[in-house]
Amino acid sequence: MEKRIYFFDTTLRDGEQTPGVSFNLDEKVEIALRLENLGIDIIEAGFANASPGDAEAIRAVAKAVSGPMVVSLARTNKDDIDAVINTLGDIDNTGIHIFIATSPIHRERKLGMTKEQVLEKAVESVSYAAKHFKHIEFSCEDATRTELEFLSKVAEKVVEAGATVLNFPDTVGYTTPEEYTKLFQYVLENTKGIEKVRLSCHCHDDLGMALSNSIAAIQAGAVQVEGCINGIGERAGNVALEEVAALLETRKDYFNIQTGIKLKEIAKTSKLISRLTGIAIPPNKAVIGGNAFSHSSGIHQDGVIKDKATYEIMTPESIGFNETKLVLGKLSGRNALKKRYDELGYSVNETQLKEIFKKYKELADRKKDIFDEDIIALLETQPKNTVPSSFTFNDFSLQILNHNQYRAFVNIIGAENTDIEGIGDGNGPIDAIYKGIDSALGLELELIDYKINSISKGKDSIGEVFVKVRNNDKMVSGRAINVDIIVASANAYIDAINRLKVANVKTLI
Ligand SMILES: CC(=O)SCCNC(=O)CCNC(=O)[C@H](O)C(C)(C)COP(=O)(O)OP(=O)(O)OC[C@H]1O[C@@H](n2cnc3c(N)ncnc32)[C@H](O)[C@@H]1OP(=O)(O)O
Ligand SMILES: CC(C)C(=O)C(=O)O
Repeated sequence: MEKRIYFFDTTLRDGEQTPGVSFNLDEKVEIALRLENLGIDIIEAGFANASPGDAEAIRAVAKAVSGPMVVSLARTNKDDIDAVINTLGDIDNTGIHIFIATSPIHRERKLGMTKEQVLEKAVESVSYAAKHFKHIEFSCEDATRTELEFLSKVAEKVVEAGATVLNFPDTVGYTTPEEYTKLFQYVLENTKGIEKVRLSCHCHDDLGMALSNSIAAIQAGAVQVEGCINGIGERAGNVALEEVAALLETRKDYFNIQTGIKLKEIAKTSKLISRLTGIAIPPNKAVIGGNAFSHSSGIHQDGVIKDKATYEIMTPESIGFNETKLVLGKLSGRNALKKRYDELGYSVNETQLKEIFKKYKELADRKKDIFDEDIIALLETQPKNTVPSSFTFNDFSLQILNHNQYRAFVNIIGAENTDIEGIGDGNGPIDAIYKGIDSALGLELELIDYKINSISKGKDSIGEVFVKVRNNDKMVSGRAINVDIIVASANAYIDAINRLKVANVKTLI
């Protein structure tokens, strides 16, 4: 039979323990409403006794949402519990989450308590809270470093006292799936009354094990999973709830587990948390990262073009993202390039594609990001759009003579592959190169206009150079693109010369 798992979101409590993160009342309400849309079952809205402002925000959250239950955290002391009673006691569908650490290190070094004192505090506080709340979650903080026998004893006594949910947190992200499984199995087998309560897991990600450990707990008997959106939380954070939800849905064939989560709401929720915390989502983050549905290598892109399922185990749309992205780069292949041209509305035939693809690879070797403008520029400088070239700019070197004075050595390939050399001195590199080209070809052209644009974005953007030159009474334009603006400038000049030749063949040959 399909098992139902409850999602307990602590973005507003443990998530707020992320260094540098603090939510105000309006932000907590905005997040809570989003969590409600996501289908979260229980929202831990804060720690009522932490500050009057937090108590006010928790109350506002409880009043704002109607679906999820809202709880507040409390230590095992009367002040903390009273703060929760005052904050939530008169609002329906609310509860309390009480905790005390049970492990030897925490008992001895932090609390300065014996096992008996910890047990007494736990029972006393749950009994007191039970007079005010029907829903009482009790957490044995640092459960995974606690003696199993003692853990089971605390669990049994708090259930007797009125706890309705028992949580065994891996507070410091220390456990392993096998150990965590054994913990759940042990308490299930050795704790009287445990069948009456809901078991919960709460995993931190100090060793990157939060997801594996949460899943192990679910398989071992936990029916509630606690975590935060985007995996925020104290230190390395909590398990990312969107990962748990996406995993259980994507591998329903394996887990056969049902949740109330609407996966389509994940993208929106994750973006909101990122915006309000100021914590950017790493591009390679599972499920929500910018690259989670991007494909960059030719073989993968080809597979995805043919059938997305070759490289996508869930669709971007199912998580609330727009679409699969094929990112053009150095490792892309012809099929992805052709698809992008199709999407941009350019029809490119096989011969053109073959020619453009060579240039594309050369460009991609020199440039990190390839933008649409880049590939459009590659297409638009194809031979069909330009004059047949007689001269090709081949190579150059530059010498700095002194301040602002340059000498250019240029090499041009002429008809029948002849090498033509020229030297020019100028006030800048381009002036020198243009004079070098003039000297190589025996010309003295007048440069009427020179313009340079950046075709796309970034420091390594392609430069697009336009020139206008005059030879006697003939005026022509030239254009060229290149990531190296000196090369683009030289090619634009040569392009103009080639057009001049078309216009006035005799004068130039
Ligand atoms: C595992 C977790 O994530 S637990 C949640 C952690 N979250 C937070 O701490 C955020 C909110 N906390 C706060 O605003 C403050 O720490 C407060 C208001 C709760 C307490 O502040 P203070 O009274 O100044 O105490 P302080 O934080 O310095 O120390 C914590 C005290 O609580 C005690 N304590 C810790 N856990 C518990 C517990 N579960 N039950 C009872 N006492 C506890 C500590 O032993 C320490 O007691 P001491 O002052 O006698 O040494
Ligand atoms: C209060 C408990 C559940 C906690 O946050 C932890 O142990 O990490």
